[in-house]
Amino acid sequence: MRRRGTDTMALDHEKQLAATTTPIPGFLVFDLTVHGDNRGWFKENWQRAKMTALGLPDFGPVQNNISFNDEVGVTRGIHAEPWDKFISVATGRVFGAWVDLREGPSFGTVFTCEIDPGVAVYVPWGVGNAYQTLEPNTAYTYLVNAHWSPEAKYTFLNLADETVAIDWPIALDDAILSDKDRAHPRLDAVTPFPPAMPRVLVTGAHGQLGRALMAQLPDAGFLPVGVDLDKLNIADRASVDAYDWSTVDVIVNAAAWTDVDGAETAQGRPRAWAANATGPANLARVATEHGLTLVHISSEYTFDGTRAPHREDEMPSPLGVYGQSKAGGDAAVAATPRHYLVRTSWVVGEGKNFVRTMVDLAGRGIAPKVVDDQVGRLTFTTDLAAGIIHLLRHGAAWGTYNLSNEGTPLSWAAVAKRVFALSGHDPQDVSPISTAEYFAGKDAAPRPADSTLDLTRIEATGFRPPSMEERLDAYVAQLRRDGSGQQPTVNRPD
Ligand SMILES: NC(=O)C1=CN([C@@H]2O[C@H](COP(=O)(O)OP(=O)(O)OC[C@H]3O[C@@H](n4cnc5c(N)ncnc54)[C@H](OP(=O)(O)O)[C@@H]3O)[C@@H](O)[C@H]2O)C=CC1
Ligand SMILES: Cc1cn([C@H]2C[C@H](O)[C@@H](COP(=O)(O)OP(=O)(O)O[C@H]3O[C@@H](C)C(=O)[C@@H](O)[C@H]3O)O2)c(=O)[nH]c1=O
Repeated sequence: MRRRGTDTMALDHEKQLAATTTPIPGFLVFDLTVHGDNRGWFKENWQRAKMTALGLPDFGPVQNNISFNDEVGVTRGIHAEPWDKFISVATGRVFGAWVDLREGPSFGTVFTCEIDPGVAVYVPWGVGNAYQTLEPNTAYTYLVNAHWSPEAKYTFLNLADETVAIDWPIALDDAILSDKDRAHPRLDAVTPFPPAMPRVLVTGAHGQLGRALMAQLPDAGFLPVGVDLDKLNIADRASVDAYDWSTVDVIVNAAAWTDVDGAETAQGRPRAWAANATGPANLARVATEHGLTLVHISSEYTFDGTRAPHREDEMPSPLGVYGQSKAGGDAAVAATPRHYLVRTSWVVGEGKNFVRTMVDLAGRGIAPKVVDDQVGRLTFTTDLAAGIIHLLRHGAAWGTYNLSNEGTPLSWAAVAKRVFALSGHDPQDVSPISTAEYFAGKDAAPRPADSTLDLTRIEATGFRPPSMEERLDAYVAQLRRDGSGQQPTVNRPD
């Protein structure tokens, strides 16, 4: 049955919600159900659950725009923007025209159709958008998944381009156009939109892992933005909620309180919990709300070390405050739909770490006592960052992944001896000692005896971490070349 709408336009009130693909990859046309009665009509213009079930990306709209057009023949376009759009009309009718302006084989592909209140279209990022009104008083409405910004890069194509040759119902000479739209270039002068680069927010970007991620993400095809405590305190709910999450696709949380013994003190306890549990919970909440991917880094200190090698499904059994606070953060992150919880151990990178301390001690002629009853594997941040990037790029199944370097687990004393030898010093300068003796009389955290992580799951995704000995040798050689064995000063906020 066809009925007249309040806008005098005939609307099909019997259409079922349906989605149709088009020659432009990712561009969808939706038939909307419009319910009419003696008062007028009603439609669900965008309905996340029903439409994602039909193939609409869960594109996370953040803004609704309406452009109202008084007359027939208003023509706007052709504009390609760095965000996805979901378009329909509230009243009136338009002829819509779209040209794929993305780099790749579909560049220049055209699709046109009419949009009345019973039709909506999904226009992916980088596809040029244009329309011409076919009725007066047309309210053209669209959802977008990024806040408009003056810095956003647009790509334009001339409405009269002869190559795409859009068959406008009203000749452009008789249409109402802006001067700006008249001046856009022809197709051969258009620089195609480069492929979409996922935007990654790295928290804790000044830390060991944060630095490695910031260095490696651009070459891997990601657009990273790094923030640390001074810009985004992840434990501060108000700051986290105020962040513009429409500019982010992936959060990699490399922020943490990593002072294991400091976490046992009266001052450190709440700070460790704030950074390691409240912070990840805040990120988990926004990741869920905004449909983002959350990568979070956990530690083997969430285990008591009695059941090594630790598998991903081992239940938490943390011994100290640091491990307990990390386990709290893990629980929050594991509740987000799109997460990678990457559990690692004994991290070594640019910053304060055990290997750097040993290079420094060797250089200063100090003969340390080092525990020989804690064993595990080192994790170099270049490989940790590479493993995280691998999970993101290969769309690995969501969930928990262990990630350290490969090789025979060593004690800290064995690592120290190797560092001394590599530094041109006598490994015998390192005296083995038990953990109980080393920490006797100190306010130190209990630590797991065996830190070794089972790497089967990440290796099954095709990522094989290099051997820790190979990496250790290169790292020490680099520190010696740079003369940078000294501990950097670590400043903590009050
Ligand atoms: N280091 C290790 O041996 C291991 C680390 N991990 C985990 O790996 C991850 C990366 O560790 P790593 O790179 O060594 O850590 P780092 O301590 O080197 O870096 C952590 C960064 O996070 C910042 N930070 C602390 N609190 C907050 C906060 N509330 N909001 C925002 N930023 C904050 C720190 O700033 P500031 O320095 O000013 O406090 C620092 O810049 C962490 O999740 C850690 O728990 C797991 C196993 C072993
Ligand atoms: C400097 C030094 C350390 N040690 C011991 C103390 C400790 O048990 C071990 C390693 O020293 P660290 O200070 O690096 O230890 P620690 O801070 O416990 O390292 C841990 O950090 C957290 C963040 C993690 O998540 C863990 O994976 C692990 O890397 O070596 C010695 O025996 N002799 C020494 O001279």
